[in-house]
Amino acid sequence: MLLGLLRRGFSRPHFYQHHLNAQQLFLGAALLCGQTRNMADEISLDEAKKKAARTAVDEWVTEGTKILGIGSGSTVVFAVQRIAERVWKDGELTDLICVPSSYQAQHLILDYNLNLGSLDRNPNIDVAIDGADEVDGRMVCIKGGGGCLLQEKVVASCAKKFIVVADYTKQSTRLGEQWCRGVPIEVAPMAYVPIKLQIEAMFGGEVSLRMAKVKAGPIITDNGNFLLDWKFVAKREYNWDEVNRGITMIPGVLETGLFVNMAHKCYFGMADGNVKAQTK
Ligand SMILES: O=C(CO)[C@H](O)[C@H](O)COP(=O)(O)O
Repeated sequence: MLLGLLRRGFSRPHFYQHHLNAQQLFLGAALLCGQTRNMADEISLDEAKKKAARTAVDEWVTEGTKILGIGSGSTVVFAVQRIAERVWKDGELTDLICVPSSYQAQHLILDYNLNLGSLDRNPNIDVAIDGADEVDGRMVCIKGGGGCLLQEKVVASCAKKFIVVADYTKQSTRLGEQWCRGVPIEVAPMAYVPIKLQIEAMFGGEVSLRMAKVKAGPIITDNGNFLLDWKFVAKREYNWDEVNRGITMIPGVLETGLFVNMAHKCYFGMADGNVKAQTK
């Protein structure tokens, strides 16, 4: 059953865009991590994402918010749904312009009939809302599990406030506690082998090229690049700011999924139905 769910969940061409079933994603992640959870946890995961996303939207998107950055992933879908509800049901936020951080985000904005902006026209973003794969105690985030980290980081960097929404499985004290698939890194295709070797030599661990599920060969990002996943040494003390800078300096690296000193506030939907907010 797990394999069937996984196959259905990940083989859709734009599975995020089609409001992916979070349960499928979670089961996939659990399977990859070699973890299992009981059905009660699995069922509450979607609800947890929804609560976090709606809370963040209601606290951060006001009539004073003119330009909003829209992140990628399954949790962000709930944020966009809440924004659309406020626009189309409550008649609020009618002038709000949404700047996407991926193909998925762009089509989410279009699907919900929101005003689509771009960094060309709207480079000064008031608030950006995005998901994360893991957030540590210092609010360093790993992002890019869905492969959209480059545009996500650019959009987040243009925002006055970067707000993260996630379910409780993303919260940890140190990176690697929850997210076992490593730090995603977007690279120029011709440079992926030397980049892999350099990262392993500089910081240890193991770097792999992310392969596509239904296409032969590697995943190609929205920007036409390859993705590496760096499984760092879980027990090693890393200075993530230095690591991020070090990796970014390697020629051919476009961006890393390490978001250091970027998140202003994180909202975690908890298993008990509450939303926990984290600031630095
Ligand atoms: O960085 C991302 C995509 O590249 C996502 O924000 C991250 O993977 C979290 O996704 P989800 O909300 O589905 O858990």
